[in-house]
Amino acid sequence: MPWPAVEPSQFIEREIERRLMSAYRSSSLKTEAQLSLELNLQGTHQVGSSAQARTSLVPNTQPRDAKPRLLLMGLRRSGKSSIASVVFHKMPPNETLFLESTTRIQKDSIHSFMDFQVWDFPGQLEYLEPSFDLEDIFGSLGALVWVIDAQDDYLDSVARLNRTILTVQQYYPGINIEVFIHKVDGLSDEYRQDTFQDIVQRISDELSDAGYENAPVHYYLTSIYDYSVFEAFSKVIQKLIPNLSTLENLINTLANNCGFEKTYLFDVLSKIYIASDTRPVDMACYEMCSDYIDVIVDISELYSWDHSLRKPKGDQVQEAESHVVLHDETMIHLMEMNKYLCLVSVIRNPEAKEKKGLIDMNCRTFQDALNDVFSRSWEQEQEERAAAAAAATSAAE
Ligand SMILES: Nc1nc2c(ncn2[C@@H]2O[C@H](COP(=O)(O)OP(=O)(O)OP(=O)(O)O)[C@@H](O)[C@H]2O)c(=O)[nH]1
Repeated sequence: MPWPAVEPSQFIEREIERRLMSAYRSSSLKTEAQLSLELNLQGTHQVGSSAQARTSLVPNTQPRDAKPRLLLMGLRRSGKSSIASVVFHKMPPNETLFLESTTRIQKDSIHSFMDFQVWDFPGQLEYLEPSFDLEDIFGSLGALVWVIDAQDDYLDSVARLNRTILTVQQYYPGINIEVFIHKVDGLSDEYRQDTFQDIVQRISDELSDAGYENAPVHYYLTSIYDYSVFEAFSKVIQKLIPNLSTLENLINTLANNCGFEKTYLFDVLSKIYIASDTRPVDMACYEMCSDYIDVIVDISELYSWDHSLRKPKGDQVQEAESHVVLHDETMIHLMEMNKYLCLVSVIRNPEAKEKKGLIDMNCRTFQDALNDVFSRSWEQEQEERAAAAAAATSAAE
């Protein structure tokens, strides 16, 4: 079924407005589940650099303290801090105009479905000099994200990246090198493609001259003013998830059996998708799913305040669940999987609304499988902390 002829964002806006109005009218909207999503969002603001902000859901195969590290590198003013702030701290893109130049390495611990660190390097730092310990910087398995300002002269940046790759490859051949050709919002489509080709060509020529034919370098066109930087970060993070193929298989099975057009497993905090079915990613669809998370979180916030007249109508499900049917009968279906992740699917089948119960049931089955894949360590930790706090309180009494 074709998409509506309007821009997806405008369309979503109108739809959001309509849904919000009807949400206001409905008194049954406040569920425990929605509150739980709302708490997730509040956690975002706290998460920042606070290492204690959250406990974490750690994939089974990784020891608790093995935190993959993402290194954000590039020349000065290329946009590294802006990317980190927009993706991980929900900073509105316009506010990055006021960011000051980074003077020392900014280390940020992100606690979500998987713990990882983001290190933002000052552009002027000469980390390849002997005074720096390469092991300290590149020693932890992760990715090097090199940010190139595509609106500026990029030859220096490319040359420095090549030097970095050649050094890093000698000692850490396993490290993923991700090149963000950034600030492409200011470039025409044609110029954007030319810049992309030119940068890729320059880097691969130099690497093959140095004997590295298949260095693991990946390229992305990014901007903080659209979803491209989230999409790129999704791809970067996915490479660090040990269970990715299992997750993809599970999502494929669910999507095929339920006739979903596209399904994403989102990290609610950052709105990075950590896995999806293996059909090609459609940006409009991704944007719509991502926006829908905002709608649900916003609605949850509206109804999260205690109100004496509000009473739960019967048993509440643990996790948030919501769907919306758009005017072209496309359904967006969202189900919270655990405190960090939610599953958002696009269903273009007019019969979907009659089979909502079946869809929910299949998503719950997927949820069980997902929680088998990931350990429930964050819940255990929470329980342990609550027990310790209770013990401390009773000892004090
Ligand atoms: N047009 C456009 N501007 C961007 C984008 N990303 C960042 N900027 C702007 O680029 C400028 C520099 O951004 P920063 O994030 O401070 O750059 P940085 O790489 O951290 O700089 P140093 O800390 O000096 O190394 C800011 O004015 C941002 O608003 C983008 O995607 N598009």
